[in-house]
Amino acid sequence: MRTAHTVTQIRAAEAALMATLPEGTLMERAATGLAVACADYLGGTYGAGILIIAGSGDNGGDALYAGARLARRGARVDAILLDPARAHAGGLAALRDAGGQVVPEKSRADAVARADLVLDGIVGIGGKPGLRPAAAEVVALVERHGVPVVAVDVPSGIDVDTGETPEPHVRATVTVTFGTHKIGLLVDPGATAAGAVHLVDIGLSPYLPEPALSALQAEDVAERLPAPERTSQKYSRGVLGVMAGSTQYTGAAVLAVGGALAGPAGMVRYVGPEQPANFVRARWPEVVVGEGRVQAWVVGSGLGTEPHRAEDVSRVLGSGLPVLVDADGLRHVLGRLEGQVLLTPHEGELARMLDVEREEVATHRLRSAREAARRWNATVLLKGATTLVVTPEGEARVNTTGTPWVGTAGSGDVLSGICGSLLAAGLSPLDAGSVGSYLHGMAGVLASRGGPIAAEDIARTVPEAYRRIRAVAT
Ligand SMILES: NC(=O)C1=CN([C@@H]2O[C@H](COP(=O)(O)OP(=O)(O)OC[C@H]3O[C@@H](n4cnc5c(N)ncnc54)[C@H](OP(=O)(O)O)[C@@H]3O)[C@@H](O)[C@H]2O)[C@@H](O)CC1
Ligand SMILES: [K+]
Repeated sequence: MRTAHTVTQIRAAEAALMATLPEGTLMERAATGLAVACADYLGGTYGAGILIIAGSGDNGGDALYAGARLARRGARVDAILLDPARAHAGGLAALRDAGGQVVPEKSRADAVARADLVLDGIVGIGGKPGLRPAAAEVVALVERHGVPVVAVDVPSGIDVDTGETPEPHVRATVTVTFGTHKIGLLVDPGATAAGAVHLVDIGLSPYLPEPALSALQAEDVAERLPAPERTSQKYSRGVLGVMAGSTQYTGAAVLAVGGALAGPAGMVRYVGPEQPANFVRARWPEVVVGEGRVQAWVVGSGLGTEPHRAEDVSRVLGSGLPVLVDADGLRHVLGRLEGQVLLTPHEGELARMLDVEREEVATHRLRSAREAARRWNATVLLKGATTLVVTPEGEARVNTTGTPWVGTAGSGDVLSGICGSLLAAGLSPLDAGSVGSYLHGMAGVLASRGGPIAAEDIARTVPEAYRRIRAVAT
């Protein structure tokens, strides 16, 4: 499990760990890990031009100490000190001893122009979101020259605890983070600003509490993936009812069922109007059309907005069975819900539910998902490049698999089918949502291999993703 903690949690763990160690040990560990990551990125240090942007806190200290190590290994290291009088004294002395240079204010543009790599040591977990003018000016220069940035601990300027990114902020190629992940490195838009995240172990783990956010890894997914036993049959593996599609939107029915068939449940029943039912039958002869016993429901994709569909949604929600509500079905989710319910909106749908602008949800993804989970008393899966799954009790997971090619028409319908199948097989809404999005993203990557895909390709590739993940466990 990849885990992330809040700044308050990290500060407490850091204090407990520091009390057991000689002063400076943690910064030394951080700086060593950072220097190694920079050398790896550059493919060697000899002759490389490294520019440090150092703020006045310990984040700048990490960057300066790492710079000293890189200078000793043959790099040409320059440092821009944003607040020279308050620069980290020990780090600065170490850098100077190793041959590093402080860049005079008038030469900053030249220093940026000749850098191969920038180390963003402006602020870390002690920073307020956004950047002060002096920092913003240097960051703008770096962007203008297109120099790759390694962010120290976090890309400066992001809101570390939420992943929100009030402008300006640093956009990193790699973020080298210490001790544990920060929430803002895993949740968008912060996750995008962080680039590839590399975690350096500084010995913090034994002092960390339950994480505020986690991300399943292949072995965690493998543990949760249902698989039939020798005596299993289709009913005991779980039957999923899919109520999706309408005369107008027939494709949603076919795709949601396609996703459902790719999951672990033993059988899929389709319930819907004649026209989509005929398409489903023709495309998926293994599906039983019509009502019958099921262990979970998927309702919503392509239902349309006709008033009688509201009754369908309430009937399913009143069944006492686990229910996934998607797309048009979300319009009919009104009061507080009971039982195991997974709501799967994209940003626009969640904005409509919360009666706010889409932009508001896009910039405050975690907060919006948490708010909806509390308000509807249901687990909420907010789709996006970093899909979030949040329970009403506040447990939160983020999905890290996928490719931008997965953002294609019908992709969400397929996801609803996969997650529904996992619900029918007995997973909780939290596990069904997070395992389902992991499978969906991984299937997208395997199907795409860097090229465009259609939603059907994702469904078709889920069994391959399933096999690969199960292979991790054996
Ligand atoms: N935790 C750990 O286990 C370990 C932590 N370590 C490292 O320590 C880092 C935390 O260091 P930290 O506490 O000194 O704070 P830090 O992030 O440098 O920022 C504070 C400074 O920034 C300034 N400032 C604030 N906002 C700003 C803005 N928007 N734009 C510009 N400036 C802004 C603020 O100025 P002030 O408000 O005081 O004027 C103050 O000077 C952590 O991220 C990690 O790198 C590792 O060494 C070892 C293990
Ligand atoms: K930073």
